[in-house]
Amino acid sequence: MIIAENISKDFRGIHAVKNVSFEVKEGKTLVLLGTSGCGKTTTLKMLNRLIEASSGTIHINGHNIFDQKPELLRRTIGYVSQNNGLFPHYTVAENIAIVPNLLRWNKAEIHAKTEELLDQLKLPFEQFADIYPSELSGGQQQRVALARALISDPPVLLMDEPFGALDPITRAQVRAEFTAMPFLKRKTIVLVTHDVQEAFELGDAICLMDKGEIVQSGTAKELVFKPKNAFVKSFFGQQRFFLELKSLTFDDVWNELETADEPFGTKDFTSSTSLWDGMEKLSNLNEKMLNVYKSADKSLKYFTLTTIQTAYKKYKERI
Ligand SMILES: Nc1ncnc2c1ncn2[C@@H]1O[C@H](COP(=O)(O)OP(=O)(O)OP(=O)(O)O)[C@@H](O)[C@H]1O
Repeated sequence: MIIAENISKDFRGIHAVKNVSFEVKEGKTLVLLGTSGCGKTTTLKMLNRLIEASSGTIHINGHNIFDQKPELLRRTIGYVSQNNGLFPHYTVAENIAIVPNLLRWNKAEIHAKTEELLDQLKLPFEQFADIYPSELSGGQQQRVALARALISDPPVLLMDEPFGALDPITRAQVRAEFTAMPFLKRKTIVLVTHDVQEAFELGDAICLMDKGEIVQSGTAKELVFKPKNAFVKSFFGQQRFFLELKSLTFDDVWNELETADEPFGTKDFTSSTSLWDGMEKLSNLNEKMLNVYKSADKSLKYFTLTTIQTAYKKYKERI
């Protein structure tokens, strides 16, 4: 668990971060979202003391980070930097082994863990272990940076625009691989991005920042349906309709959906799915109507484009 209280950073009189507070529960992902220069990276780097806070307190898993030596603290926190930070003169395997070597793991252990991670990230060990970062594509470099951050199995992972340098297709692909990695589900993650869709997909909670301050924090649904002020509203502006449908699940509109008499078509649709994904499924399958099962009690309803539209409208009237 991470608790940051009133952290600030001044750079020679410039208030880059002002009184920022947040909490990230174990196993959850917090996204720091905002436009360029709003203080996201500075906030992130204060958590592993790559930047020293000017004031405020930070506790990670019950320990005050200012009581620990920065270099020892950093060994317990995985970090993926904005431009992947791989050493160009180290091979892929050597880059990944940096922290295990500092921790004095034996060679066999490092080899086994590197092989396992590279395989999970779709970079077969035999093919990739002995080549240099310059021989990899951007997406492959980012996967290696992820493997390097994860090898010592740190409970906390900090990620600064981890998919930022990738084209949209590779970005979606690497992001999907990232969310599918089973042991990432146990990690407490703080992720920086300026990409709203990425924030909505990955964040259990989102802190929207502007000019060094958190303007609003909450779930994606809270931010998009209950914006605190005009800035938050306009930040989601043009994508609002998509983001609303993406953040609402069938659970949220369950009472507004019609009950089906008997199963129709595919049966694997659960109510924790977003309305947007439901609409996509309808159009991809070229169906007019699909079942949706409530995750809790397996009760059955159905939806069509029209019933989704009606449920969405009723939800907006209700809240
Ligand atoms: N080392 C530094 N010295 C002086 N000012 C700095 C330094 N690092 C950051 N700043 C300033 O602090 C502010 C916040 O920068 P920061 O990098 O945290 O923003 P960001 O939201 O991460 O931006 P980006 O998305 O472009 O990376 C900016 O005004 C920046 O110019």
